[in-house]
Amino acid sequence: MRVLFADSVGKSTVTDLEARGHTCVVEPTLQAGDLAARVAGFDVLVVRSTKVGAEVFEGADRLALVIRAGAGTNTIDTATAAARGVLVANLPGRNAIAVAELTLGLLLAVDRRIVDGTVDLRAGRWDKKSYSAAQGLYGATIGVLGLGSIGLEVAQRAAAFGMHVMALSKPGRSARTTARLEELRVRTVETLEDLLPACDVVTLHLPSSPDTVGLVDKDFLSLMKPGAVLLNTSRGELVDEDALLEALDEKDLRAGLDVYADEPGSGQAEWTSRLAQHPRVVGTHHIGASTQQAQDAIADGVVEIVDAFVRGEPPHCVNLTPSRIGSSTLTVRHLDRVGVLARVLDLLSRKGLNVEQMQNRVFRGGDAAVATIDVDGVVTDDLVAELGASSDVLGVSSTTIDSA
Ligand SMILES: NC(=O)c1ccc[n+]([C@@H]2O[C@H](COP(=O)([O-])OP(=O)(O)OC[C@H]3O[C@@H](n4cnc5c(N)ncnc54)[C@H](O)[C@@H]3O)[C@@H](O)[C@H]2O)c1
Ligand SMILES: O=C(O)[C@H](O)COP(=O)(O)O
Repeated sequence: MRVLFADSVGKSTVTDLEARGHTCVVEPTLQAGDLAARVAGFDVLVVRSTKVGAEVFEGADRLALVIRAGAGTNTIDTATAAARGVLVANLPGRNAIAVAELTLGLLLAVDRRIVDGTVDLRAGRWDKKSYSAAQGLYGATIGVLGLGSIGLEVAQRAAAFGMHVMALSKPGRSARTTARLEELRVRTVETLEDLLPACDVVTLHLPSSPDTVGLVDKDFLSLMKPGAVLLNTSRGELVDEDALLEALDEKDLRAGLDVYADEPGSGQAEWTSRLAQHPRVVGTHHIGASTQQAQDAIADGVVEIVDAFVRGEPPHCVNLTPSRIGSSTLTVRHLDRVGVLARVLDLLSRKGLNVEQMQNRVFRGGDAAVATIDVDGVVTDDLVAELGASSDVLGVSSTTIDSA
């Protein structure tokens, strides 16, 4: 396969892919605007934060997979990719520890004014007096919004500092996450109105989505305690930056930011931002994921996705429908013989059930197989019995798909 890298990823990725016979073209200086003209002839495109707009998919002749060598896929037009049948996969969790480390670093830097102090020292000024006014983190309360890979790592590190961790309750959390929250003594509350006034620090670990863009607005900030700290290492567009500028001045809020709404899309650029220049802000250059450890993990992940894609099972695809769709999943265990599935599908068709998606896996030894078939329509006990009556069918079960 031909793989185009439009951002720099660990060298081992290219070495490993070339060792498998793939052709890699590495052009980390490609700009978003050049991608559409460059992507022809490539099967796979690998990007970090370079934007992949609709025009890229419209110009592509054989592009089948875009790999986001990181977590957030908001920079990729996943809907157009889906309409064109191009898979978009990311690498969730691989850079979570790196981002959590930076988040705590920003918090310490804000609390102790480490950056201002360093600037003064470099300028030959000793000022123990001015820099001795930190509050300290022990016993303070931190509200973590978004308890995914990064949020949980942040909660763990904050708890290790002796902070009380709060979060919003959310239905459908996995048993594993729930157990982890109990272990870390995370106190959950129902609403932002309950959470924000109780927190000395609020940290954002949500993806950019229609639900989260502009979440931190005037109302949100007005609920925060005067003098509290806002940390954002997720995405700039979650914050209404004008409202934050006002709150920094009027409520003495402080902020630690790694991301900005209008940050440059390239690695180096002339860029000024009132927010990044504000004296109550400690800022970094969207470097949350940029540790060697995280990038090594991402490099391995890119190779794993290409390997899985070659096998026909790419993981972490963000623009496929959820794993189960329709009203019911039928599981049909059957002998691996010609015509068995055709008879099953024929019966479903005669009963007016639309097959949404299906998969057939063969058991070791090759004698039997199991088909999982998501259907839309009413699966009756009679249908299950009729499917199971065939001598080639070993067993049939049906489960309702929960669409909540
Ligand atoms: N600064 C950086 O370099 C950097 C690096 C990695 C990720 N990020 C950003 O951080 C985000 C989070 O990364 P992650 O790896 O933790 O992702 P994740 O998918 O593991 O976690 C996101 C969490 O947010 C929750 N969530 C989503 N929408 C929500 C909503 N409307 N209300 C409440 N909860 C909601 C999800 O259920 C999930 O638990 C990414 O989407 C990306 O934008 C930034
Ligand atoms: O979503 C991510 O993984 C981060 O924002 C990292 O972006 P980067 O790969 O451009 O550093």
